[in-house]
Amino acid sequence: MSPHPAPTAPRPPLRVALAGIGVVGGGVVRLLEANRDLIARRAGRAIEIVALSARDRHKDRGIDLSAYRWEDDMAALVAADDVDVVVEMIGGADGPALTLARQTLGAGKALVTANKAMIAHHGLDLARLAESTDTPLKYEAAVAGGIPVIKAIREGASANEIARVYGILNGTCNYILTLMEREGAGFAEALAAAQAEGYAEADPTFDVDGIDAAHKLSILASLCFGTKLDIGAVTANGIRNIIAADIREAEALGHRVRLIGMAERDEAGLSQHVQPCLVPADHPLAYVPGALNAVVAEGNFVGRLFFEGAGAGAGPTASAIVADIIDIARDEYGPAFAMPVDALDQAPVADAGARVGKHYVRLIVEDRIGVLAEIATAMRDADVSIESFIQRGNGTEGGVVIALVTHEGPARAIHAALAILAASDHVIGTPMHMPILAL
Ligand SMILES: NC(=O)c1ccc[n+]([C@@H]2O[C@H](COP(=O)([O-])OP(=O)(O)OC[C@H]3O[C@@H](n4cnc5c(N)ncnc54)[C@H](O)[C@@H]3O)[C@@H](O)[C@H]2O)c1
Ligand SMILES: N[C@@H](CCO)C(=O)O
Ligand code: NA
Repeated sequence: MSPHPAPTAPRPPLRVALAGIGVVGGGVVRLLEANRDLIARRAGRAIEIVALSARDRHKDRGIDLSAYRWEDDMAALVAADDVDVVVEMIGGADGPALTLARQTLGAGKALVTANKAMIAHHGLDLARLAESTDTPLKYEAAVAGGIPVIKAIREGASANEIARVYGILNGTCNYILTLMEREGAGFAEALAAAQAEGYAEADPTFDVDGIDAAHKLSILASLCFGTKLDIGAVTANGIRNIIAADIREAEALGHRVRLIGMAERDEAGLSQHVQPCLVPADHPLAYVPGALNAVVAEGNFVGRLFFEGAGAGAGPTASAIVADIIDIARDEYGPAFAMPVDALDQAPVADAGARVGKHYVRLIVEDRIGVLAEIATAMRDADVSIESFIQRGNGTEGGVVIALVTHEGPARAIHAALAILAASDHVIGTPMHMPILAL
């Protein structure tokens, strides 16, 4: 086929059905209506919404949907002869989203999804199904929202071996951390504000416990390293235990707290971790505020790539979904994970305890004689060397805050020291630790 098809031969419209009309689905309707003509010119054909389906037809969504056919039963979207593409914006790894995805690909229709939980858990099976029916499976909106990072890695960086990918992958957590840092907001208040903006998952524990970022990281890792998706191998720690004192002490140490997902592949195997980290204040990731996301990918020829943009919200997520639809309209698609599923490797999981770095440790302790000696002894017994140490008298929960930074050492030594301290009668609550990013 000519790479420059004659503009005088318009193709029939691409007919799209939308399943799930919430924050993201509403954004897709608005975008397709607002940019209809431009999109048609770019795609080389019109893109038409022909049917919608969601749980509640009569909910007020603030948009006029009366022009579109409504199906109460989602399966009808797949069965309809006038639907070419099904866009899944329901959410959830299993349940109706997965049923719809399987039905769609099984019927040889294109699937676009924003659902990182489903792709992280079932992406390989869905990709196999898409291969068997030679159908597009696209999920740009699932990772880092509006940032076209899937496209950039699948296509723009596809010549490179990538050994490390990391970044800020959850808009809700970044929004909460930024509000805590800039306005002194409390955790619960900041989470409520993120939910009101439409950033959070239906169950926000997925956001704050790092699970949503883990879903996204596992997808990026597969794409970057050519490995089979392995969500079970990702460790996830969220931001629930971060208190105002951590933000303050991080700042005093010249750092900011960010939830970082990082995946690396080397001779030791594949490591995939989501955890709050101290990021040096002059690192580009420290400048990423609010619901923005950022992804860093290091390619062996291109060097360091840095992508930043809105990671959540109706408009940015719709932008990613509609870009996928336009690719389908242009017949531009390939294997979902950049190579056929059978060509992906199975990498061994690297030993997380062996990861070497400096750590920030924060404890709240009773203000009494011998407590500092107890901390120093625990560190010595676990073979952790202390680089700097701060005690603040303005305590929380009836204690004083101790913040310290360790010299470089393996994560397993920090865990051992914290286990000793957690058992102490003089330590209040759970000790907190965060690696210090040094890249
Ligand atoms: N909100 C964001 O910023 C964002 C960004 C990227 C990806 N996503 C993903 O997009 C998807 C949708 O997110 P959202 O924020 O729009 O959620 P939402 O809760 O606002 O909307 C979900 C929609 O799905 C429908 N739905 C839910 N369960 C259903 C069921 N059992 N049967 C039929 N319909 C059902 C609801 O009626 C609603 O219309 C999720 O996979 C989410 O992870 C969201
Ligand atoms: N809840 C997700 C939506 C985007 O995937 C976030 O806050 O990043
Ligand atoms: Na994206």
